[in-house]
Amino acid sequence: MGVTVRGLCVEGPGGAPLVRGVDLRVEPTEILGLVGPSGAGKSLVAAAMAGLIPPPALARAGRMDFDGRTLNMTDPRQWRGLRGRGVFLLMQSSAAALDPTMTIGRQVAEALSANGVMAPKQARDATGGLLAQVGLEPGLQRAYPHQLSGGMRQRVQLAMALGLRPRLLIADEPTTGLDPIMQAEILRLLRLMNARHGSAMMLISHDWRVIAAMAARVAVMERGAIVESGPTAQLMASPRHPTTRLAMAALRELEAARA
Ligand SMILES: Nc1ncnc2c1ncn2[C@@H]1O[C@H](COP(=O)(O)OP(=O)(O)OP(=O)(O)O)[C@@H](O)[C@H]1O
Repeated sequence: MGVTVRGLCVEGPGGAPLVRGVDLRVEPTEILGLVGPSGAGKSLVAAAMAGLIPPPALARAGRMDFDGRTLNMTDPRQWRGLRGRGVFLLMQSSAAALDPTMTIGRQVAEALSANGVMAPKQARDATGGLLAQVGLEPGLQRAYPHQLSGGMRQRVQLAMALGLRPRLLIADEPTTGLDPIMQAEILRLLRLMNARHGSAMMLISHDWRVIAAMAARVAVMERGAIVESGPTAQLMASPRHPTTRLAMAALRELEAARA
């Protein structure tokens, strides 16, 4: 199965081109890395693949083959019923992903029951276990999102994803702004979801070290387009595009400074 995106174009206000004809494929059980400088359009590609582009930007063209269907990316209504168990977007801003008016426990339980994974009572009973799997105390079920740190909110989103077992998980900068221990923990959970649940995954990061550790294949974006893609090790060893070359030089400098 997996997912194929063809000809995705996203525009901003006044028709400004933000994503220009992106094609990509994520194989059923792989982790594809999507990397590139800030503002390249990575988050917009992620959002478009979940039918969740935030206005005023909107998709002008694009098709996505997923789950035996071809979705027209200009029509977000086509994602109805697919979000959650089909496509799960682990958002960069974990604050925006959670409802501020609902307790954590209720949100996780409702995500499971609304998606038909479990009956409401069963979902309530399962919530503590899912939170424990992501290292959160069961008592946090009664907390509201604003009472949690950014890392904890990321883990709440992951607990939902663990329960839903989406066929495609898109993780948009899941470790940005987290301390190194939390970063490693989140990456471990993502690997587990990919390996144990067989979720195809697209992992967005501007950190090549994260991409190298997680993704066998990578696509590099710049100014709204994919400029280079291929096996991560190969691409890092012999980058062709100037952007990738610059990124590799910066990475080597960083590593030399550390040594
Ligand atoms: N909802 C939106 N409406 C209008 N313009 C947007 C919207 N979201 C992003 N943009 C613009 O589109 C461009 C690409 O943004 P995007 O957030 O996709 O980049 P990115 O590669 O994910 O960057 P970062 O690594 O900083 O998150 C930027 O110039 C941004 O200002």
